[in-house]
Amino acid sequence: MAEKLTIRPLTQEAFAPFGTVIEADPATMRHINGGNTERYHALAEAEAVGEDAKVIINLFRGSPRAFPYAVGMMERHPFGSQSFSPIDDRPWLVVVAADEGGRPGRPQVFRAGGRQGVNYRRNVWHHPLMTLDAVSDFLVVDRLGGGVNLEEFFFDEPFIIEHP
Ligand SMILES: NC(=O)N[C@@H](O)C(=O)O
Ligand code: NI
Repeated sequence: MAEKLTIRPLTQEAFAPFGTVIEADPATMRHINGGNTERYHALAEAEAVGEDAKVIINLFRGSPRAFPYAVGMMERHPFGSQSFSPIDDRPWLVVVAADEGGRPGRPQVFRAGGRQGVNYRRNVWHHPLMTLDAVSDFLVVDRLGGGVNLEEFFFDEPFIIEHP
């Protein structure tokens, strides 16, 4: 019987083992441009290692996932971090897992608000983008370079997210 996954709110503390939440944290804010602009400073660090590594900026246009959803696989990027920041101000799901001897453990599901992004640290297991309700755009910062920067793992038995 496929195990059901529960959904928790996305918080900096809960997500800390996997990376950082990208959001307007008042503790990071400084006024710039003569006070016209609030800079939320250094919310996350992009990592890019290995041959010819560089950090790139992308746009991902994700189609909404259908539920119940079977989490059958996870992936990770050994040579770089990967961040997702929603552009359309819609909630979305973040699915991550701890590494257990080179394979992902039980997935953990977080519900992100429309103004919350995440930065997956290099080599952190995560599920590919999971948008909700409508086609949604995300600004994605990740790594381009040599080598294979994608490792996938497929579960023998999927985990189920019943509804978002
Ligand atoms: N493959 C790709 O660029 N996207 C995935 O890495 C993802 O996390 O969505
Ligand atoms: Ni990825």
